[in-house]
Amino acid sequence: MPMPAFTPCSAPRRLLEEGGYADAVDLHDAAHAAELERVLASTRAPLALMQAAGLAVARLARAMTPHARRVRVLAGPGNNGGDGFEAAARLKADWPDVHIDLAWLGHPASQPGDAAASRLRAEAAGVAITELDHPPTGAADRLATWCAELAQADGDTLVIDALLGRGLNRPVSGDLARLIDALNTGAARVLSVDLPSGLNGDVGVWPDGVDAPIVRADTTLALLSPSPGLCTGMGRDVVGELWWHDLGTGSATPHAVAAQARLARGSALARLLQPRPHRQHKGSVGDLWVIGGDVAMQGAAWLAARAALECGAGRVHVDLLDAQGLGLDPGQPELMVGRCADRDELARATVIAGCGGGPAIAARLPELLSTTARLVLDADALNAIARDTNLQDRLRERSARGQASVLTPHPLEAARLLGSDVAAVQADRLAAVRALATSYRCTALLKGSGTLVCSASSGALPTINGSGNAALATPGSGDVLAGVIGAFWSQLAIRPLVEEGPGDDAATLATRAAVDLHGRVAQSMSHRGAALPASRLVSGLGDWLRRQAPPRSA
Ligand SMILES: NC(=O)C1=CN([C@@H]2O[C@H](COP(=O)(O)OP(=O)(O)OC[C@H]3O[C@@H](n4cnc5c(N)ncnc54)[C@H](OP(=O)(O)O)[C@@H]3O)[C@@H](O)[C@H]2O)[C@@H](O)CC1
Ligand SMILES: [K+]
Repeated sequence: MPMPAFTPCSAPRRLLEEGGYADAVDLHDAAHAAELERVLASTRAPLALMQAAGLAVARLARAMTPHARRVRVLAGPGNNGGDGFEAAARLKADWPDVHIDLAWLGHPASQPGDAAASRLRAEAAGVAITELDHPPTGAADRLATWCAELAQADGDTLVIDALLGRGLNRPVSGDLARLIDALNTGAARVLSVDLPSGLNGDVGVWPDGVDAPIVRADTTLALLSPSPGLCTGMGRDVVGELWWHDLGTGSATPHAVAAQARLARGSALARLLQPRPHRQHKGSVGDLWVIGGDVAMQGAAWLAARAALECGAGRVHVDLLDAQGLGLDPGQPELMVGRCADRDELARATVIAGCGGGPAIAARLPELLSTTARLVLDADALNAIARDTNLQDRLRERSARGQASVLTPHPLEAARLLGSDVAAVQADRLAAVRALATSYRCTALLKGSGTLVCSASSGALPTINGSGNAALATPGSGDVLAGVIGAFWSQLAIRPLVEEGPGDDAATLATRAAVDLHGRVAQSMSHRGAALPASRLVSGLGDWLRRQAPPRSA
């Protein structure tokens, strides 16, 4: 497998920012980040990385709250705490007019060497350190005082959360839980170091599924390489503004440590937004069929078809499964309605199957799976496949014939396809999307906070979508997404873009771009994530696309 590139940065970068088009960023889980750290530390002076981390945290703290009167650092038992000691020492030296103190929840006997050295540096710099764990005498009172003060803190206080980072290995409880609860109760601004303490950075949920406290940060500064869990699962709800600093490792960072995921930041969408050729006509972007809309569920098919039309598909046809269905969408007369019975036409077209498909879609799947070159499987098509091993085999056989498939499940549909349950899927979304892509030999998308896209052909390295908000948590929004995927894929099939690397096959590129667009439009129409009816999202898509100038960097 080719090694993924590591994009360097010597100043912090804001991730998950609205708008803009940038390259994806590699994400490493705790085990691989530790490996990266080992490789880098072997070529550097002792403490160099921790000091760089402390400096980066201190600088962001000052930028975040230039008028703060008080900075309080919460340092934990390990190296995350070490970053906190370094930041405190740096702030004490550089920010003399601000009151800085630190509470340490750790024990000298078990503190790692780097962190212990940083603690001594903070002491030498004159940082007031309160030990909450050691010595035991009076520790409970000291903890109670800090908790009470944190719970009452106002916005003039900045708290640097350096309690736990990637070393979290069990749910938070006891004294740590009390500190985090107090912090979350108060009104202090919070800057989390590397991760909001209590969040499992590998998967973005609680460790062991136990509902334990997690710091709710205003800003999180990811260090060295961001964790996947910052961007999916619960991550998006606790990180606040997400920043990343590579600690100056830049181009020296070896490509020896493979990433576990990538955070998409617009490069796929940028490639779809290039100006359309002047000579374009409706036939030059292919035919698209939406097959779905069973009894009482026609709306889903219409939504997908309308979205496809708004996103530049050529001729859009709707094959309604409800025999009594309307022969026309009166709000969108451009759509053509009819039964697609011609195998050659199906083979040439891009087909979206399953939106509002009900039980009737199952009977259509054998032909679609054997005939179509480009097939987006959504909703009830996925449920039908999950129920039928024969359909599963037919789906797997497609890739050997050069027929590409995109699966678009939400977590429940994914669980059915994987023979598991929603809790298991959500407990490790990255593993679930990888399993879908590899098991069904397709491009798989897993909906939810931090939607994931993964392709069997790209070495099963998932990308996490950076755009979107809770406005998309409405009925029909998935049908709209299926329509956008189909429209982009149809255009790529006719006017292919040069493949630049793994994951650049047309199905995956179209899917990544579609998820990104879907999210950006929701953000532009509903800043706080207030619910957005899917039909309004459809018109927003076209409005957004027509307003865009071609992106400057792709
Ligand atoms: N070294 C370097 O050069 C660099 C390091 N960096 C920084 O290091 C961080 C990783 O450091 P780390 O591996 O020491 O892990 P960390 O998150 O501090 O926690 C480990 C400690 O927590 C404890 N513990 C775990 N779970 C717990 C729980 N639920 N409740 C209570 N305790 C719990 C665990 O205890 P134990 O399991 O042994 O009882 C252990 O003592 C990384 O996130 C980044 O900030 C970067 O700046 C880059 C340069
Ligand atoms: K932290």
